[in-house]
Amino acid sequence: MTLTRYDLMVIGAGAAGSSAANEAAAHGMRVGLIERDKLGGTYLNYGCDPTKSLLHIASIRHQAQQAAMYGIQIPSADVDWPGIQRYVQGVIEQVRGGTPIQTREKLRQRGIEVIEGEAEFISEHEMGIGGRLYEAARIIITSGSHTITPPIRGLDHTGFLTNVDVMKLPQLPHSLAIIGGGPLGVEFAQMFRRFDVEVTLLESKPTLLEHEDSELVKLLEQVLRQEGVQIETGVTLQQAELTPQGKRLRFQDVSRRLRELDVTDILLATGREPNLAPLHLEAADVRSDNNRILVDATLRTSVPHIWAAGDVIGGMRLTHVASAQGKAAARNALAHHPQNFNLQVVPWVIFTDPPLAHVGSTEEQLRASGIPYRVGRTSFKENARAIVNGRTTGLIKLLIDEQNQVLGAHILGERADDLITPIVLAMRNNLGVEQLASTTIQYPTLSESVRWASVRTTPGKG
Ligand SMILES: Cc1cc2nc3c(=O)[nH]c(=O)nc-3n(C[C@H](O)[C@H](O)[C@H](O)COP(=O)(O)OP(=O)(O)OC[C@H]3O[C@@H](n4cnc5c(N)ncnc54)[C@H](O)[C@@H]3O)c2cc1C
Ligand SMILES: NC(=O)c1ccc[n+]([C@@H]2O[C@H](COP(=O)([O-])OP(=O)(O)OC[C@H]3O[C@@H](n4cnc5c(N)ncnc54)[C@H](O)[C@@H]3O)[C@@H](O)[C@H]2O)c1
Repeated sequence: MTLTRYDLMVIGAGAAGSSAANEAAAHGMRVGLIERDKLGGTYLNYGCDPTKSLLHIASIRHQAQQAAMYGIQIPSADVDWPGIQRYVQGVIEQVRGGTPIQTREKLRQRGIEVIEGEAEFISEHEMGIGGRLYEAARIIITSGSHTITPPIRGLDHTGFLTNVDVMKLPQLPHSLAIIGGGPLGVEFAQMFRRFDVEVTLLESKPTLLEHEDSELVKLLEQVLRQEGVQIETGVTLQQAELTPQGKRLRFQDVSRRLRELDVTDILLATGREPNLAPLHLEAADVRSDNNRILVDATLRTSVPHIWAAGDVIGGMRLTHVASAQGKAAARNALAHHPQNFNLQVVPWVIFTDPPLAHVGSTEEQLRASGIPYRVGRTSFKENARAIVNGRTTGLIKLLIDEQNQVLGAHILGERADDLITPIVLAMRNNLGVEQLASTTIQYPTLSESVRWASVRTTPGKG
């Protein structure tokens, strides 16, 4: 077998792997980037960009259906699923083309060689890929994650969809059971409902989106219910079976009643687990548990020259976190003195309409830790621009400590995904709420709400 040598090899070309490879190449390393599927991994092909495109299209349709309230008559706003899919694929290709690190040719120009195939460790420094042998001085594992299949009797037999299947669905299902009420389940529920699919969202915990501010989750839940999403929390799924028309789920509901749900299809949004199986980590002595590859604070695995980053190490499974970790892992792999990876202020967004954005602690977390706080809050009903736009659903909550620093911010409302940014900046740079409150903001904009929330504060519920 011929042997090809690299200074550094990266396993997986998603957000973490692309940014690791790019960083190492920028330091003059000869880099091999291994990918078994598509460059760009989950976020580009099956995650962020396609789902946000679908949600955007769904919101255009929703606005068209609401247009009469603005005095505009749109008689029909029919869904053309193949047309929608073409748009989404167009977005993926445009983002791929616009990103410097997601085409083979652009990567080659940067000194990164793409190796197509599935990597498997042969030893601590060697990997087999498609019958060829490769050796690297340093290795970074960025193999990402996939959907967890929950242990529900019969589910293997009935079959189910995941986020990957949604991107190539030949037609919309008539009805859909979505299992899992985390970010993915909630986003898909609204999107499919807005394309006329009968959606039931089934969550085992007592609430949807358990990591979010509970007051805002209740508001968002109301929006989803008003749009016709059936929501069942506190359920225990027991069995899945095939019926002549489709699929049947048997579950115990929150009041322990046994129920049946007949649907055309089932979509899993039950969380993610790391892609470990084909890597054969034992051959390199890389330690892992069920949920992640184990790394220290510098992202080094149990083997000194092997590092890991992104979804495969667990924690916050987000694209911006994966990219930052990939870059840090590459820097540390090349450094004499690796630095701890430290992301102190990480915002995230549930991209529903309206979106729900979050940074820092929730009230529940502050109360549990006994940290005193004040709450600055304002409703979008008080904001002139939200009224102009006819989109007043939502609330901003700022959680502030005794030194006037922001401990957390939670926004449900139009453009919450962007409105959170100045607060992230304030938190990252230790700006107090006085600075937010004393800044003159252009009228009429949604941003004024952030200033209002920083002006009017009341003590938090201790
Ligand atoms: C539906 C959905 C929507 C999401 N929306 C958002 C969002 O809006 N915002 C956000 O921040 N995050 C979002 N996420 C999360 C985000 O997509 C992930 O956190 C991010 O893509 C993780 O990047 P990664 O590089 O760690 O892994 P991945 O992107 O999964 O990349 C890993 C790559 O490794 C390859 N691979 C695996 N094993 C091997 C092997 N043995 N050999 C060769 N190649 C291998 C895989 O094919 C894959 O391409 C979403 C996720 C999903 C599923
Ligand atoms: N907008 C975003 O940033 C965004 C969007 C989608 C996904 N993501 C990321 O992708 C990852 C996956 O998202 P997710 O929502 O799938 O995972 P998650 O782990 O956040 O949520 C999964 C949900 O499924 C529920 N669940 C699991 N098994 C169940 C069962 N048998 N019956 C009923 N409910 C069950 C869990 O209780 C949980 O609430 C997350 O880490 C998330 O950060 C991010």
